[in-house]
Amino acid sequence: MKTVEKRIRECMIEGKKAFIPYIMAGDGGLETLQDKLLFLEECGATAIEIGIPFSDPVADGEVIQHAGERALSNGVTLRKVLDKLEDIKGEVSVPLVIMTYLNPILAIGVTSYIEKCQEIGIGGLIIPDLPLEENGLLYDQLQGTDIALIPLLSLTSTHERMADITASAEGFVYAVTVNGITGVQNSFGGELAEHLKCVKEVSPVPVLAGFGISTPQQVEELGAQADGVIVGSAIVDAFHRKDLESISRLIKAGDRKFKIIATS
Ligand SMILES: O=P(O)(O)OC[C@@H](O)[C@@H](O)c1c[nH]c2ccccc12
Repeated sequence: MKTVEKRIRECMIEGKKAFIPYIMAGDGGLETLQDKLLFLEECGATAIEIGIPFSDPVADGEVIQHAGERALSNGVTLRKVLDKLEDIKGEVSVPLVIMTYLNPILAIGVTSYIEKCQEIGIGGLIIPDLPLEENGLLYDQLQGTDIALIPLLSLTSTHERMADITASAEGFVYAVTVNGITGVQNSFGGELAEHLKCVKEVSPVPVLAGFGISTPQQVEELGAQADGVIVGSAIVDAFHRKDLESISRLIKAGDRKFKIIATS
């Protein structure tokens, strides 16, 4: 079992929900990356998703797009983020997951990307524009490493597709909670609870819900329906506003233990 999955399962055993915050690497300057990672680790993040800025971020909503533009205007690239992570790898102990579109990986070359991730000790990869049918591009080379290839699963996936995607999933399954792009959401569709229940039933790895989760209440609500949550826009926005208090509050909302109801 890869480390990311192990960490999530440790949370589950303690009766807690996993919480994975997303940050945009290089927003506010790459020199802030280490402090952000250490802060999130201290708040109790189970793992941290690090986004790489990209010029055509098709799944990103406004908040993340703007963060990406700020990072790009700081000259941040995938290679620079990897070099930075290499420098600070001894400082952070929470597993790191890199989320990037495929193009920057192809520009570096799949093999050297994976080698570099291994040197850094990266725990997982999320590649939103890599369909299941193409994941052989990385999947075989990742076997025997501690890097999990984490798939996204959309709300519209058929049962059959759900089974195929979860069967080869590593680390966890990223269950996307909305039909749309990242960003704050006021409420979720009525079919979501049933969908997450189905995914959990078929998935051999933990299921984390992400997209549109931005308040402690939503962390609890969605956390109750999955094994944990991923929060992006709300964290990116709070870092931008330097509102560390609300980040800590969000992460701690995932900490709530199940109430054990005694049955007679
Ligand atoms: O921002 P939200 O709605 O909280 O969603 C998480 C999301 O930002 C993060 O996981 C992410 C950012 N960009 C993505 C692209 C695809 C999938 C996931 C992502």
